[in-house]
Amino acid sequence: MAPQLQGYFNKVDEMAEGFIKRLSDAVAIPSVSADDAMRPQVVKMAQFLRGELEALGATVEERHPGAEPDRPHLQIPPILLARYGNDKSKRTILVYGHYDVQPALKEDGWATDPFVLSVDQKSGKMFGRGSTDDKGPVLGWLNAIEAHQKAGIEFPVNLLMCFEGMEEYGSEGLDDIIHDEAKKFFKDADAVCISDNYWLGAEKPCLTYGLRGVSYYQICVHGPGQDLHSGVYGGSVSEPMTDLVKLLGTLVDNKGKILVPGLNELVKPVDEEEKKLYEGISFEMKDLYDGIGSCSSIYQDKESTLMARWRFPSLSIHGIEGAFSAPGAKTVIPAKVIGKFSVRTVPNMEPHEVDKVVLTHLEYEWEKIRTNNTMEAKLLHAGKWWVSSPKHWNFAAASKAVESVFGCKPDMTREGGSIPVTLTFEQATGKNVLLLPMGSSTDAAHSINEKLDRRNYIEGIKLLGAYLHYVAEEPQVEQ
Ligand SMILES: C[C@H](N)C(=O)N[C@@H](Cc1c[nH]cn1)C(=O)O
Ligand SMILES: [Zn+2]
Ligand SMILES: [Zn+2]
Repeated sequence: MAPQLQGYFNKVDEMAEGFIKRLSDAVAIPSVSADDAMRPQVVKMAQFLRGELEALGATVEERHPGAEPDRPHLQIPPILLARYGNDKSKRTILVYGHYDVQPALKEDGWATDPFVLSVDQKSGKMFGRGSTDDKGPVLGWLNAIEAHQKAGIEFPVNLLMCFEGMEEYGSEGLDDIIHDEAKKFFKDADAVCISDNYWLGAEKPCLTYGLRGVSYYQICVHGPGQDLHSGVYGGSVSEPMTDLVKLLGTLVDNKGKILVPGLNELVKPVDEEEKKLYEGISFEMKDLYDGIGSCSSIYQDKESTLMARWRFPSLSIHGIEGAFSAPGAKTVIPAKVIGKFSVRTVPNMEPHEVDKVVLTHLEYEWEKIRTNNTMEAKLLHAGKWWVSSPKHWNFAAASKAVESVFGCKPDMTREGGSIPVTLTFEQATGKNVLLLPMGSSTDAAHSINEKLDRRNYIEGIKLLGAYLHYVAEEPQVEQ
């Protein structure tokens, strides 16, 4: 290992408490993009990030895509475009991350306040919304810059950064900006790196070369002009909730089998060679059980589990807006309910074909219900799946970085989640995109008690910095 890398690692260890304080300041800003009322906090988070970047000597520009199409009363929060270094003799790496987070309420079952970073000194677990998704990794890039400065080690590349505040709400506005900036702000980029997913287990790092896409829908069912007393009106009116539950029940069975005709036919068939690939991946069912906090898996073997997560589509029902959900026994008939579900998509599912079969199915099943209520189904947002080749110097550099920080070769993984802009970056810049996760499978991203382990954060900062050093050394040939 180059001596300067060891100097960098030592400095990261020395500065660890300061880096945790920076994460704690970021988690304290509840930048929930899905919540209208929280929009000023999302903007505050952008300002926080901009301030930190400028204090490190980066130049920062903002892009303002305007109003949200679905919620025109809300302005899309600023997309931050930053540059650190402008040395023509160095490689330029473009990194992306998001500063918005999923919603979180203490009442959802969090053990601690979701917007206070709560560090358990014994286990090293750092609980807080956004700790792993994606504030920890975003700050990882800033921390890497600062540790180089404090160690007096030259930064090995020029770094371009693109940080958005709408990823958890479909990355509204970002695709157009990426295409607009491909030949402008991003023009020097030699490769792209995104740190916004998770290791397959809790011990071994991975590099990720594929993602599922996502098509997210809502079904609105309404009838009565207002909520009704179920004792007075129950049995004499068509109830929207009953219709909605019936319709949602036609989508998927409890073994994960998608019941929408035509959807599974859009999936690229798996060949024998591909099947073998899954046998070689170091993953145990225990990794899954640790991640979900129970043994309630549909499959009992590793291959079927990984294929269900990465290689096949899934359909999940997320919630019902307008449903009675508080404690107690309110005897209400909700007048209007909105069901939310999404389909995780895989090669070769085209989003418009998915929409066609899903919306046709809903109309067909609705007719069969024969009700007096009204139903409207629509797509809320869609992002396409992405699969690339890990045979590129970008991946080779990241693999060396994993070896130097963790002393092992990384797993090569795909990911069941979605980062729709990954494909946009690849297509708009024409450059290789690498996913280099910081967090582990046990981090409970999107769930209650989301956390990032201190080890993953601090070693992750070393990993991001080491990756940039190896990127600078990799030969120019594109493989
Ligand atoms: C993998 C990434 N960290 C993530 O959580 N992505 C989200 C993207 C999304 C799509 N609709 C709303 N958010 C995900 O996979 O759910
Ligand atoms: Zn994320
Ligand atoms: Zn997320």
